[in-house]
Amino acid sequence: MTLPNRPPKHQLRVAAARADFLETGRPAAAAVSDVLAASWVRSRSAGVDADRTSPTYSDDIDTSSRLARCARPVIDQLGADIPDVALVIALTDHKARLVERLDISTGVARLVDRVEFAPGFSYAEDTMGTNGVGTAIQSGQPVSIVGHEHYSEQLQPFACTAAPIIDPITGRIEGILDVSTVARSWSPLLHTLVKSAAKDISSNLFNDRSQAQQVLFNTYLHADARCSKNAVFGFGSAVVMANANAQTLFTHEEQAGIRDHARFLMSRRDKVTDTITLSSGRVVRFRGTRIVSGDTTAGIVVVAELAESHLVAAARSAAEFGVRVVPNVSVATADTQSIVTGLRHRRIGPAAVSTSPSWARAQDELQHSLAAAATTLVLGEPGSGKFTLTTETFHADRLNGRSVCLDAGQLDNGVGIDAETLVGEVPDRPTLVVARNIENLGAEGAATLTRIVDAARSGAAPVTVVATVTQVDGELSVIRPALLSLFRASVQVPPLRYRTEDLDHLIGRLLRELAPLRHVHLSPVATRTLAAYPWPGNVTQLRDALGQALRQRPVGEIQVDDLPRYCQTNISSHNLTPIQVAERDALISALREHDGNRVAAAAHVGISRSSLYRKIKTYGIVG
Ligand SMILES: Nc1ncnc2c1ncn2[C@@H]1O[C@H](COP(=O)(O)OP(=O)(O)OP(=O)(O)O)[C@@H](O)[C@H]1O
Repeated sequence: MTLPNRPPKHQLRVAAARADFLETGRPAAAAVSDVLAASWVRSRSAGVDADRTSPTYSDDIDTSSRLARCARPVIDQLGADIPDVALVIALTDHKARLVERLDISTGVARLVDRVEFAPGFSYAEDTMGTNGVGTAIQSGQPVSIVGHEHYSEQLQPFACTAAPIIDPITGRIEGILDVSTVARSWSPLLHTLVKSAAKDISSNLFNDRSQAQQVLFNTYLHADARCSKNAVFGFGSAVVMANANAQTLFTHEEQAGIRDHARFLMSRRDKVTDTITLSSGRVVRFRGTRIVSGDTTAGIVVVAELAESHLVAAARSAAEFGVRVVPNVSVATADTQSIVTGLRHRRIGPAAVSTSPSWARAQDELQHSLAAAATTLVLGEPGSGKFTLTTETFHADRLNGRSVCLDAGQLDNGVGIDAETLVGEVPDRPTLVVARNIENLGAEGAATLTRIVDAARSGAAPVTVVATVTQVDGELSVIRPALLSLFRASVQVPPLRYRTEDLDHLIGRLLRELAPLRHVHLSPVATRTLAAYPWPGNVTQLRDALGQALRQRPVGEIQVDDLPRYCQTNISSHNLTPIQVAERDALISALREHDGNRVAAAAHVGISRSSLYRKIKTYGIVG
């Protein structure tokens, strides 16, 4: 890739403006941008010596932070995509301290080494003067500081393009992505590239958090379903869940004591079981599952049992407590890659992969609804991507937006959900409240959701409420009529079987998610088999099927035999009894073993050829 220079005349004007500023302390308004002028003024007021700057060093940089974890795949991908460009890529934390540096060019690396642009060193504006990293943090926006625009003399040979990495949930700047090169090699393309890559990392931060939240919800629901007589609590960074038993077995103060102890257990690495005496004198035994995301604990689900209770013994069967690890976030660099390969236009969000017109239509409709702040129902089959479509469409246009996800269980319990606080918490940031699968709402939950919608409508803050509803066999689940009147618009998410053009992308993305950094792909026959299956459980089911296949074959080419047996049929297992499923799977195994030879397969399972033909038809066995 050849990078066009910034015009020499412009550089001359900037050099002259900088010299004037250093002498007079007044930026020449016409020669430099407002952002640059403000940065020069800040550098001067901070007492930075333009002739001599030297970065401070710290030895406590966290290289395994959530930011580093979410940034690494994007940086690696950038490195792989632009191996021939003279630059170095750097990640800093929110204090402008370099966390890591990837050298694409050894020549540029040697040059930046001389100015100690290296892990551990801080490029904060108040010590280094105007520079990509420090100025992006101070101004809160992507910047390119080229040649003479740097305040410091030592940095004049360089061009640094840097963009803040914003956590989409908190809106905080978590760090900076910087690409540095020599001034004469700078191109506006780098500005677009770094901005997009920083957005990819933001999107990974969002995915990382929402995956952790999803694992927390699932673990909580699972524990609640299995421990029907016990109190079950789920605690995450921003959510508190408790089942009905928790409310009846424990007083408010006791619940608060349990919460404090659960938070304590969360901070420990070793213990997930414990016994404590509450302030009321009652003794409670805890068994928990810690939700671990990278190196951090993202939440905990605890079953709390009264030690004197006869329920303790009954609940012992719930043995699978311990740790659940949230999968790594995916590499969300599709947009960035397309910039690298020529700024090709893409209409889809950074993480949801789809090229199908029906998905694009759903996205367009939802974009309109969200723009009009209309309370919207998002309808679709289980696992079709209702939640993904909603959150990604929202965040794609609102980088400082935050989204809050509530499922039916939380809305029913109402724990920690105060409608006014929820919608009024961050008045100046666009907020999306997603109520998932509201067909499962009880009367309490419906009342809570109504309060949230009312609060969103009457409050000054920009809050939009979207609810997802599941369709099964083409039928919409039954929703309380009063709830329907809350909504102004609806959007239909297409089932996976109607957007088979997405299958290849989805398989690729899910494999990268499930087996990050592993060399694994599907054989052409396995791909065709997946394409023929109707996927009643949609993307969630596809993900499970690939997960099962990876357990059979963790690396290399996944064969059709590695896929779950049902993939070779076109009739959903939901319509079959367990015995029929077992029979169908045995027939598929026999057919696979004999390379599709029906005579041999019939002999293998001990039935006549005509019975085999009949059963193949009954079970919709294909291939
Ligand atoms: N277009 C897409 N691209 C990539 N992954 C997707 C896409 N759509 C869905 N997924 C993945 O599929 C899974 C299910 O998606 P999601 O939770 O959004 O579906 P849902 O319809 O809201 O599910 P449910 O019916 O369980 O509420 C998630 O793991 C999600 O990341």
